[in-house]
Amino acid sequence: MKKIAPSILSANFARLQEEINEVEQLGVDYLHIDVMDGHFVPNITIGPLVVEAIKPITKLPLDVHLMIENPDKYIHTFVKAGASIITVHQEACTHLHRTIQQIKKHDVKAGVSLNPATPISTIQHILPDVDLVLIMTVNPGFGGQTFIREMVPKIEALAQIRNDYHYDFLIEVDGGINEKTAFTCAKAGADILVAGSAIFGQEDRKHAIHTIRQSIERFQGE
Ligand SMILES: O=C(CO)[C@H](O)[C@H](O)COP(=O)(O)O
Ligand SMILES: [Co+2]
Repeated sequence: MKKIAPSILSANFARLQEEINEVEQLGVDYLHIDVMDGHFVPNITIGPLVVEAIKPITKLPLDVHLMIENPDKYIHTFVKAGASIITVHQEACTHLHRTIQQIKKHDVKAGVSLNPATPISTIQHILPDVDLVLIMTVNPGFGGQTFIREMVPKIEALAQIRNDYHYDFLIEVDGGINEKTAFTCAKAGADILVAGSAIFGQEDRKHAIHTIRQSIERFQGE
């Protein structure tokens, strides 16, 4: 089953509760939360206090995407704040295996993310340990960027490895996802489609979610 994860990065932060309630009622699957520290990426966004505030107002699993240096230092804080999935960047972790184990010690799913320039081979040896691999389809840091087409064979290659080795991690894609690129990524093997500007950036969220859902549903069940 392919899943949709709206990124609140493009939501109206002054009315975050209404924004979240709206997409939840429209039947999305996760809430994607982009945490940026101004060091690993140039932008500064959301911290654990916001995650903690969101937790009681939604039943959606909170998919926390940590674009921060030293993520180990903050795992416990984001677990306490209510994260359901914690994804760290390979590029931000000197001891990635240890970081993944640290996340898994808590009752949350562990994800690892790759920047567009980072090859899959860098996470080859931790693939049996992760619940999710997030392929960045833009350079992380900002919403509303253009999908990098060269990431499609990367998604295909990862899906092939998962198949060959019978791994069970989910493949998530993030950046520049709209109804067209969602279709391409779903076809390439992605399970979770993150969309910020294509959902929260649109006035008609019902239509936005419906068109993305329609474009990926032909791959449902595969
Ligand atoms: O991680 C991210 C950026 O680093 C965001 O999740 C992503 O960019 C979503 O925004 P959009 O769908 O507008 O590209
Ligand atoms: Co993200």
